[in-house]
Amino acid sequence: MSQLRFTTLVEAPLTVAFDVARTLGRPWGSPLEEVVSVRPYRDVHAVGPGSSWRWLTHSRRFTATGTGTLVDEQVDWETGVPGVLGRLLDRVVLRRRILRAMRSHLDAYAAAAERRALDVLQVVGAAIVDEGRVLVAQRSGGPYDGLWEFPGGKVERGESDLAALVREIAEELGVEVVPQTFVGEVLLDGVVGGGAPGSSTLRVWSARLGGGTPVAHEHAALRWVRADELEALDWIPADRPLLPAVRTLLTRP
Ligand SMILES: Nc1nc2c([nH]c(=O)n2[C@H]2C[C@H](O)[C@@H](COP(=O)(O)OP(=O)(O)OP(=O)(O)O)O2)c(=O)[nH]1
Repeated sequence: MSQLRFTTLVEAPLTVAFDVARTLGRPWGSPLEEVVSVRPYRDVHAVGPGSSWRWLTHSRRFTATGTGTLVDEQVDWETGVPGVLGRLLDRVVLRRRILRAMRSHLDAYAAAAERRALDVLQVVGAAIVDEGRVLVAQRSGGPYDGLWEFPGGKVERGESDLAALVREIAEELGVEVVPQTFVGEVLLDGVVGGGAPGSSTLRVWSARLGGGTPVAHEHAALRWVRADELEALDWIPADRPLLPAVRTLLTRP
């Protein structure tokens, strides 16, 4: 069995990285069949019967980072030609062909995903931490009225995520925050800002207060909560997958 691995950092949210990868397909002569698809985290395709490959599997894993989506790909194959001839064919022809095809495919893919990301509305949130507690905010009005969230909001066109975070917190809480580490990214399954359903994500950073006391200018209430109080809050459902990472922020020494 032979194998090649590829890693690409795409400046796009998880949903865009995944969807554009699906639209572009894969650079193989033979069509592949889907084996697994877990949007927007991973997919696996393999050649079906009747292909010139005896066996080929192409797996992709999409991971959120503070600078975009990391796409890890693995191609495993077998030529079906035994012995020295098979190994030669593999090394001299197939490996090079796969490398060439994947390199130009990945360049085109990264560029297409970055272009598409400009059209998808993003939301950023701050997990503001102080003395082992995180600041949570209760929404006032709209479909999530009364539910708890990380303060933040929509990124404006041309604005960086972190600039949006600092601006939104100043508007909503009247304080300056200093972003620290990337906490995670989750899928927003509804329509956000009139965009396509399921295309936007929420990206959360931890932050510390740069000074002042937060005041709820747009929320119904604010609360500082400890790690053991997080689960019991009535969160916007999309935020729940972030809670283990926030708990880690609050409990690490
Ligand atoms: N800020 C924030 N928004 C969240 C969270 N979870 C979640 O699903 N959302 C959704 C709710 C909204 O559909 C969208 C954010 O919209 P927003 O109304 O807070 O954004 P904004 O301040 O820029 O809004 P606007 O009033 O200026 O239009 O993301 C969260 O933890 N924090």
